[in-house]
Amino acid sequence: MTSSTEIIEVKNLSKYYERKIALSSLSFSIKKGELIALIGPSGAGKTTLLNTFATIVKPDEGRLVIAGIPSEKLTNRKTLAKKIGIIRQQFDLVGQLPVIHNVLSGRLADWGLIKSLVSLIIPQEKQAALKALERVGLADKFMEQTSKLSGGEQQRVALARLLLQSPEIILADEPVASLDPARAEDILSMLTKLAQEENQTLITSLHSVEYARKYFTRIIAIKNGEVFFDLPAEKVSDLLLSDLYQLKERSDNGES
Ligand SMILES: Nc1ncnc2c1ncn2[C@@H]1O[C@H](COP(=O)(O)OP(=O)(O)OP(=O)(O)O)[C@@H](O)[C@H]1O
Repeated sequence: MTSSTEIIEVKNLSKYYERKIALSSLSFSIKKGELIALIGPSGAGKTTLLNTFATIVKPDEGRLVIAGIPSEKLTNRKTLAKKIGIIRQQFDLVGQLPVIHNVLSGRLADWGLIKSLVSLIIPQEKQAALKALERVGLADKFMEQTSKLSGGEQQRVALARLLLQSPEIILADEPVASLDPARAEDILSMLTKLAQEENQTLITSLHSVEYARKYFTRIIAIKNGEVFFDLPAEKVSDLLLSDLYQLKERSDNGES
């Protein structure tokens, strides 16, 4: 029986692209409030896995249950927005609009068309948006044109939008790849802190093992579409990581 604290259940999940196996019979479960980093070499299947959680990619085999609902039944936009929020490397913001409108777009799935259109003239739920901006340290920039903000600030706007959406699960595909190390750490520490404060489940793909260890509680390593290891962050050894990325030194007799 599924425990009530399980928010995602993956059972024998597979995805094929023509003859290529992107995900190969994955099975694991994720509890509410876990902070999970997905790591692994390029092409391992991390994005495909996140996209199946986002219901953008349909698995070919197996079972995926999200917040008690089989993923194939998560078709209602409003329900999906309550369950899953997505944060991307490219931020997905409308650059020409003031910051506040981008933050309020976190509520669009919940609002009807009329309220959404009215909000473009008279921002609806402005107080909630300002509060979210305050939490990400951008309260003073709420009327600024979004495209004029720095990359790190734009990612914070995306975090404020996520606060307004308030999903149970946050999926982030390489959310800091385009930021310099200081901004990347800033965003990751904010993202993990907000997720913890809101008791949200966070699943992030990362190329940086260092960030995965520093900010996340559990690391799931994917290789060739399979789970290579699934461990608490503090149990991930350098040896496992060099196996994962095949960083082994050549041995004395020349064999790799
Ligand atoms: N739409 C697609 N059509 C065909 N093959 C695909 C498609 N999407 C992904 N693949 C293949 O599936 C495998 C897994 O890709 P995926 O993007 O999930 O890996 P990844 O771990 O996210 O890689 P990266 O770290 O480089 O982003 C790769 O071999 C990729 O080429």
